[in-house]
Amino acid sequence: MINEKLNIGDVIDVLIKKIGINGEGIGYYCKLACFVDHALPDELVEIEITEIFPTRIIGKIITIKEKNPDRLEVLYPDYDACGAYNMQHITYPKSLELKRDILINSIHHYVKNRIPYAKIKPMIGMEEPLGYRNKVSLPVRKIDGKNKFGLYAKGGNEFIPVNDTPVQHPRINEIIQALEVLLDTFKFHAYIQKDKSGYLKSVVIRRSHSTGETQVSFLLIEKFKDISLVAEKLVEMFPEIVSVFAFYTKQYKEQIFFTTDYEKIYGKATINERINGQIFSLYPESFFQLNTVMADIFYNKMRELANLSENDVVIDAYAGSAPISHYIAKDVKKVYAIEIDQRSVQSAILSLKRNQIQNVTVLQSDFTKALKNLEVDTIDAMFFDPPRTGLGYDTIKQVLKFKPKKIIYGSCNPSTLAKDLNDLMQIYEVKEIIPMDMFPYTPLVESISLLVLK
Ligand SMILES: C[S@@+](CC[C@H](N)C(=O)[O-])C[C@H]1O[C@@H](n2cnc3c(N)ncnc32)[C@H](O)[C@@H]1O
Repeated sequence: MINEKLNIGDVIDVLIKKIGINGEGIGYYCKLACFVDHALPDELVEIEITEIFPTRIIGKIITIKEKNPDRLEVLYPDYDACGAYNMQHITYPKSLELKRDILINSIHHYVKNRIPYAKIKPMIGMEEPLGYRNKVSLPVRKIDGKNKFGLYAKGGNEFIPVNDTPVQHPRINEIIQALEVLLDTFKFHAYIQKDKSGYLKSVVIRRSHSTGETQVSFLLIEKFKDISLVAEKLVEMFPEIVSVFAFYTKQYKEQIFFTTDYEKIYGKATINERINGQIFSLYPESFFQLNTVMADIFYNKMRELANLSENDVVIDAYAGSAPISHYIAKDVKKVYAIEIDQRSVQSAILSLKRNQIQNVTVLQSDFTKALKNLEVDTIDAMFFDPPRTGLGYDTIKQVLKFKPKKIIYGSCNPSTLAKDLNDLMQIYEVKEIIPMDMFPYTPLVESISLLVLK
């Protein structure tokens, strides 16, 4: 066993062959897989071994002996460390190629019946791939007597102050920076568990891409009236903030952002996002895609691939605020939008009403349970857009009972997509897979697969 001859701290040379699911480079040392953060395919890197497992080793780069021509200098190492912007070391066009490779590698790994690579289309990228994030969720810490927003380093507890990530909308960055100063001014500091002092755990800021309306949500350890003073001042500085909430928690350790104990402390309960000419009314907790520009492309592509007919009855599963239902409602007879989260369901119902859409029924339920209880004989098409965990076999078993003619599967995780496709391919043929860059400069890969009943 070659790994028995290796030790942590050893220095070896590795030629990087491909990219892994987290954007790391993967090469081989005497047939043993080596995972190296920030190494790119075709690079020869000298690495120090940091971890050894039975079938793989992990290493960190000491020197890059042969560079990939598309490598860029890392301008923001802090963001890189916390995964907020961790593909900044590659030119954007090359990152699109590599992210398609991540999808191909996952499919190659998990799908037994081959999907010809020609069916996996080139990745659709963004024209302006920075400043795309319409929402940020940041914990706050007191560092050297000052409040700092930030993120935790990948796989650890180290807190890295971050208040101007280039992938966030610039106006959100301005709000975060102003808030840090205001919190200091009002002596309203971050909760410190050690001495049980302070109040604030985190903040979530969501900004509508189309209207600019902005919503700020504070998560506090307990009710504290001074948060209204901070909010008042913030709204004065940023008039686009039209909705402010305070959420309360006693869960000191958990990384959460919302709870069921909350109050609205300023303005409206929802902000409006306009997409495809339709208004979505979003509560702080409602799900909405982080990248509004790409979301529009995503939903239009789903609709185009589905090629629906006016008598079709379809399911929009994992519906969130039901944008997919909105995009397809006019093409079909009936849509069932199924979503588990109460606030997203409220947003869906409110938005459908505002947009005068009447042929969509929203069901608040776990999707698998909803399928078991649904009293409908024929479903012509199903749209899936699950969380990163994918569908799983229990859900697929229920789907297979309905045998919809078409499945349009939006995925944000190539690994779970590949496992689900492998199961669905018992009775479905994969017609095409379109990757798209919903999260530029991160290794996350969004895609749409079209499956047709064999
Ligand atoms: C990736 S989001 C997609 C939402 C929507 N399609 C969109 O594009 O905005 C996944 C959604 O699935 C919901 N969800 C998670 N688990 C679920 C389940 N078991 N059944 C139904 N919905 C679920 C989440 O609350 C979330 O709104």
